[in-house]
Amino acid sequence: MKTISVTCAIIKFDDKTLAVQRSKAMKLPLKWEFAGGKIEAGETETDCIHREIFEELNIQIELLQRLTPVIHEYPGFKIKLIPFIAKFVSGELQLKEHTDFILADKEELPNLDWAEADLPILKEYLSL
Ligand SMILES: Nc1nc2c([nH]c(=O)n2[C@@H]2O[C@H](COP(=O)(O)OP(=O)(O)OP(=O)(O)O)[C@@H](O)[C@H]2O)c(=O)[nH]1
Repeated sequence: MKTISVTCAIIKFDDKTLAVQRSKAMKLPLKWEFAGGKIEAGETETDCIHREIFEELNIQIELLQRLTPVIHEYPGFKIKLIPFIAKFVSGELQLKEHTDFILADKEELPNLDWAEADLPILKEYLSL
């Protein structure tokens, strides 16, 4: 099965962390995730995450740290999910694709119903 490369950003707003909820119409409906998306042909990981965050959330971020990529197989597709920790820089947060968002304390994050591929990423983030 082909592996799709996807970047995502754990975006910090001061001491809060942004998580977003997929809409009913998306794959993995209503699951929580870190915003991001597929790397396009010719694009670097970092170009991709900046582009996706602007497209999905209308904000600019600064990347702080790359975490460990996760390879995960869902029924019918396989992804390599490449996470970055980032901080909010500018813009007004708008949800262009997702149905909801939360600015959560780190300890609250495990209570959300996460996309499965995000669980190891969440674990690494919480251990930092
Ligand atoms: N952006 C993002 N995608 C994730 C995360 N975790 C995770 O499993 N994914 C999966 O990785 C894929 C990313 O694709 P995407 O968000 O760009 O595209 P999509 O599937 O919604 O759109 P599509 O209908 O064009 O395929 C999705 O299948 C999504 O389910 C995450 O934290 N962030």
